[in-house]
Amino acid sequence: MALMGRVALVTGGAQGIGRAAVEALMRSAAKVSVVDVNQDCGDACKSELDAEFGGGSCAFIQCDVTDGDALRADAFQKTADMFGRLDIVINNAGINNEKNWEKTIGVNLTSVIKGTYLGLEHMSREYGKQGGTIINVSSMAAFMHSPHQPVYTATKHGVIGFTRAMADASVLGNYGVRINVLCPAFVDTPLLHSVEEEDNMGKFVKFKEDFKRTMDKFGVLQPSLIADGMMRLITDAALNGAVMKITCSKGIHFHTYEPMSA
Ligand SMILES: NC(=O)C1=CN([C@@H]2O[C@H](COP(=O)(O)OP(=O)(O)OC[C@H]3O[C@@H](n4cnc5c(N)ncnc54)[C@H](O)[C@@H]3O)[C@@H](O)[C@H]2O)C=CC1
Ligand SMILES: CCCCC/C=C\C=C\C(=O)C/C=C\C/C=C\CCCC(=O)O
Repeated sequence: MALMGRVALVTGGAQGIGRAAVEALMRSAAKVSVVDVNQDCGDACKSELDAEFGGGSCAFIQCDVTDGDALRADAFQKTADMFGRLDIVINNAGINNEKNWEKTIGVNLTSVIKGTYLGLEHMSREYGKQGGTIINVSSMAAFMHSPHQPVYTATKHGVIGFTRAMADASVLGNYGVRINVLCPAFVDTPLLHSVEEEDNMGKFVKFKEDFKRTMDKFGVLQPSLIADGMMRLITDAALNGAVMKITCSKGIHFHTYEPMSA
């Protein structure tokens, strides 16, 4: 489905899964704002995308998603001003840091909540806007409770709970915004190499051989498949509150929940 004239904002879009999503969106003719804390990586990403797709279809905005004021003014407002609207938000930026675990909560959970609320300010009918769609990136870690990454796991559980609650709020409030969550298994990106580093893993670094065995057991996905899943969440108008899982064994599929009984 062509997204001609649509505008997307992708946090953590300069590399890895976010970068693959940016490319998929641009191939579908969307205009994309790449929001990332890494200036060098963002500059390189913008040059490469301009060379491939021509100038004017993407912008790089250097922004730390944990800085709420910058996220509002430099990322969301500038994107809307530059491209005239906002239709798609992908809250993807994430880190793996068990040593500085409070930062992990800040990036992986608090900033996803802020990004969702800002997305609603720019897209929800509540604010007189035209509607849109939000994808929040969680992880299969939310289903594994892996001993190597307790705080990372907690943030990814939180992203699922928040997203499902907000998806229901969107229906109740007639926001016109679909809100879904994506849970990839291991993906071949720089983040995956962080498990080798004591600076990232803290005391859990001693489990790194066990982690590698887990990776060998479940396999490693390519970012392009995760971008395919995102495009499905963006284009399938029936999906709201969906929890999409992507694994080597089952590919793209959905988590199902038992209905609540009284
Ligand atoms: N790689 C994997 O195996 C999996 C990753 N995920 C999730 O996917 C998302 C993307 O991860 P990857 O692409 O693998 O990571 P990555 O490390 O390759 O890319 C993350 C991007 O986010 C940016 N970023 C980090 N902190 C930021 C901040 N404070 N403000 C703005 N940008 C920031 C980085 O500069 C980088 O460009 C994360 O939420 C991660 O938890 C989920 C499941 C598996
Ligand atoms: C286990 C330590 C990981 C350290 C952090 C690095 C990367 C994070 C990756 C993820 O978010 C994914 C984590 C776990 C889920 C992986 C695979 C589950 C596959 C289940 C299945 O195939 O059925």
